[in-house]
Amino acid sequence: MSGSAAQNRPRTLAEKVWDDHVVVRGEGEGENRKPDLIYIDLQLVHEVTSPQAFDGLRLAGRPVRRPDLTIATEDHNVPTVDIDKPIADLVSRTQVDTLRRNCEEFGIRLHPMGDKEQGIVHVVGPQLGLTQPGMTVVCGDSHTSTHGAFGSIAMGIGTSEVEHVLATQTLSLRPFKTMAVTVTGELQPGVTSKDLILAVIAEIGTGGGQGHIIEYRGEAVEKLSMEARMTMCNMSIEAGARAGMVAPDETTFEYVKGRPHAPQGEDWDAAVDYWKSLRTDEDAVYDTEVVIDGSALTPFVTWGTNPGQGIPLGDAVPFPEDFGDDGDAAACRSALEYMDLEPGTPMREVGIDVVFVGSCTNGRIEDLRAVAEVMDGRSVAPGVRMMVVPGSGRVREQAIAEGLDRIFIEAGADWRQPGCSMCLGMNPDQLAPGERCASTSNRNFEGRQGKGGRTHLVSPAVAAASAVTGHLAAPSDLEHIHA
Ligand SMILES: CC(C)[C@@](O)(CC(=O)O)C(=O)O
Ligand code: SF4
Repeated sequence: MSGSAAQNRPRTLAEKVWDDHVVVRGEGEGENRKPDLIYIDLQLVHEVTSPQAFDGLRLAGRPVRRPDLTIATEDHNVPTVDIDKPIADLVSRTQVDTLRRNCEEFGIRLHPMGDKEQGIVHVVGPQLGLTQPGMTVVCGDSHTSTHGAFGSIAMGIGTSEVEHVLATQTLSLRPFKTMAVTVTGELQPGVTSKDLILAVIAEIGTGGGQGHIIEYRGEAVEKLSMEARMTMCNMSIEAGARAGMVAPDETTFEYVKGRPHAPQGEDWDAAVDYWKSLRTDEDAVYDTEVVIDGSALTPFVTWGTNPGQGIPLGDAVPFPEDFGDDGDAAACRSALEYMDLEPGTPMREVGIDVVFVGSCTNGRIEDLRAVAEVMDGRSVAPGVRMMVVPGSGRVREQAIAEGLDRIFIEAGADWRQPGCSMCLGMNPDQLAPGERCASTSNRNFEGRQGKGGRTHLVSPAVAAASAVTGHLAAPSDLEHIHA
């Protein structure tokens, strides 16, 4: 991507959105190009990465430049039970109280625990219609890439950049390269966008997208729902990319229409006219191209301690010697040791202790429906504990309206309040040392879900089937276990 002044040359979607946001173009070309000053349409804020940013404003005596383009929620540190009681953990309570004080002082809209608009920041933005095609969206959180599902440039930023955007509504950024990930064919029944993104990361590696904005294209992508597109874009960061995007289409417009902050009336018509222009030009050139056959994909699971260490559920734990260069072989050996897995073990024979359904990757209503479809009339296997955590108050409300909560509770799962929960060990929902979890989240690093916890990243459907069988499984394995 050059973000070049020559806007009449064929451009990719990312280049078009970028060019529409350049306030001042950096001098020079190519490697010597200085950063552009980019306008930011929306900043999302949560309690973990905002305290220092607000302190910086306070010290400089600066107000927030555009409070109306800023929204905050409590998600990482919040408990998912007893939310009407004071937060027990002192660090978490301090984080949340600090966010509340900062939002009060700087006039930022905050959705606190108990508010139906509260939830994980990357579930709340789209749900409110704040995330729209063609926008630039930032948050002090690497999974901001989620919002690229709408055809926006959505990036995680650091705390000093959070402060810069609060103060100026702009960011100094060097243009990124562009990568096309084209998914041909059609995803087979039982194969979801979570399986697709895990396969993409396994294919290109956790550094494959470094320095790029990925545009996901192809007939398999066009058939995905908005929630499925968000799942895929959410994990672009796990492939090293700064952002992931899908060109906006009728599926996108349908999702945004009528939401609380979506354009209305004539503004809506004008917005859709612009959004329809946000497509890569026929003869535009990407810096990198990857093609994946969507029809060949099967349910995917991770075996290791980074999202790139994944394989089809039907495969077996790899042997370190399967990896060519020593680096990967050593990484495999160390991961297997932490995960306590024997090379050659079929993934379907890996027993689990915990199932976590939730996170900004797979905590939306469509994800809960997929879990309920498998769990309905079935039970969580003896010895397994399952936690289902809605991504927001509205998702929780919708799930209750559809009776999904009853299915989870009757199956023996723990139905919770919204939050990041067991996605990361920053709140009471954690794994005990040595516990093994089938998790719908996006990171399986050592200790991610709690010290000594072992994480297998899976889709909601695989999580549900694993809860019923007590080992990693897909819904197709349940034929003999009748609902
Ligand atoms: C650690 C937490 C704040 C975070 O949300 C940070 C991030 O994604 O950048 C994560 O999921 O790792
Ligand atoms: S759900 Fe997990 S990945 Fe998403 S923002 Fe929260 S902690 Fe980060």
